[in-house]
Amino acid sequence: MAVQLPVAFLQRMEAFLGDQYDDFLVSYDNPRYAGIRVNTLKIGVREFREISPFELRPIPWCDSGFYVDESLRPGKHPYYHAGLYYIQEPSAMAPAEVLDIRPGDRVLDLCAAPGGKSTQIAAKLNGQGILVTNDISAERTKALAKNMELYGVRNAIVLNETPERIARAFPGYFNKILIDAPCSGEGMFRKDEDMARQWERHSIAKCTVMQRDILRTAASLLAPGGRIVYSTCTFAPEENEAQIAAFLEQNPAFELISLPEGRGFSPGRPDWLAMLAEKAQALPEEASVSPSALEGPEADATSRCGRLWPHLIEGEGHFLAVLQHKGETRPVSEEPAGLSAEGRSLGNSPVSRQRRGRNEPVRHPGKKAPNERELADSWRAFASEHLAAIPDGEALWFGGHVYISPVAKERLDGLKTVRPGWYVGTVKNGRFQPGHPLAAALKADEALRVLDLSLADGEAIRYLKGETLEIAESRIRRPAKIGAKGFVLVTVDGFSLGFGKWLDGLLKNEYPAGWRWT
Ligand SMILES: C[S@@+](CC[C@H](N)C(=O)[O-])C[C@H]1O[C@@H](n2cnc3c(N)ncnc32)[C@H](O)[C@@H]1O
Repeated sequence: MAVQLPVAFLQRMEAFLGDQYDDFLVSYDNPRYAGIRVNTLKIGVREFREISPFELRPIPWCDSGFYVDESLRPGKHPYYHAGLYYIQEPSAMAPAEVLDIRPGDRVLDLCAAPGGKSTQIAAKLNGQGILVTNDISAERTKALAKNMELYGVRNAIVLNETPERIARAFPGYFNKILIDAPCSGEGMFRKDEDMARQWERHSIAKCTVMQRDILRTAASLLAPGGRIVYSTCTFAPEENEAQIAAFLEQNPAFELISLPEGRGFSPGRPDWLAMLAEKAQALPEEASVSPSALEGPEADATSRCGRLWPHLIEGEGHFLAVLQHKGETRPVSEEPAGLSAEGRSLGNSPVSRQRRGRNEPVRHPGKKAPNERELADSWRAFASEHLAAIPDGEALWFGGHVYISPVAKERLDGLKTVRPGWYVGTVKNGRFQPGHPLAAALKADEALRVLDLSLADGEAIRYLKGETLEIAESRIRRPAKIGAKGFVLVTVDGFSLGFGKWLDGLLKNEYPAGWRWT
């Protein structure tokens, strides 16, 4: 066996799996599966299949997901830099699928970094509604923010908060919540040997307490009639069915929804809860899973949860539960509690100055924020000179940058906000300087000046490496009467890569240094 599995883990699995154990064990001799998921914010699934550089085989539980040959290095292709697909472990594509996202939803991804499932949710929202994507790890939110930008997401807010603090700012606000919970990671041992080595450290007991707290808080963030999907990448029933049974016992307003058939999901294992109940102290007291939750009707209901097994499907181990609130849905107010119309306006109103979060003044204490008018004027002037239309949404000044946010700024006061919305640029000396995320989210027909590079002659890769390119004026596609000089949206086969600044036959490269092709 290629992976060194912890002995205590194997003993547990043998006891739980019985006669399926041998097949389970053999799956560790098989190679792991690699997947990509088409980013439908940028390209349709059918369209991508027509231009895909890789052979694609559908993943049964995700319509935009495909198995690919990992040795073809999908991360090393200009289409990856254009955000056309996300590289994702196939089983990890399941939770966002069963959350049943509709454009216009208000979605919270509580444990989101590095953002695989958030990019999937954003694609399903298709630019409508709100995605609040959060992770407790400041370091990991950097990758989360970058992924939101690479995949051209316009309606997401990135937070670095505890669930409890988000619940104070957004009580009962969301109609869809994903909890991709921190867990002991048993399902990922084949993909990531480090997880196997760290199994004891991420002890099951410790994880159950975190999971219990996150689930509890999520219930207070959900609007009546909303849905929570709870997922883990572990087999341990203490972290899976037991959490769900305890949650249902304490929250009778929720019910478990069965997973769709024919997509590879195996049922949850209430019988394993009975096995836990037999063992004294199977769960730590702090996890507050009562013995009755392991044996009552809530335990029986966990057969409606889903499991993805490495010996039964092509992917790693995963657990899923769909918790539906039985209440009737009703509209949720966009306005934070107690906020006047004056407070809602952005910029430097006295109300917003007083209410500013701890994040904003700390980040750029020396910078003088332009007033609301200057900000709006410079963004509009840039947009009218460079874009076919001004994108919807109000511009706000935050930490020295201009964003278009899907929520009133005051909603974020006091929260550690990594990105309050779509970063469109900054204002320096009264002039607007566009940001890379603006370019990444634009479609070619939204920019007035476009330079299309092709894969064939290597120009796209030279651009991605940060080189200055010699470009004849005639190659800058633009409406008649508009000069070529200025910011140009650079595309590969029509899909945006970033900005360049064209002047006198040269394209100055604006592709961010940290993102370059190496
Ligand atoms: C399984 S990973 C998430 C993977 C992510 N959903 C994706 O698809 O890319 C779990 C994440 O939970 C975060 N986390 C741990 N405890 C948390 C808490 N109390 N609140 C929010 N996030 C937490 C971890 O930092 C980690 O990034």
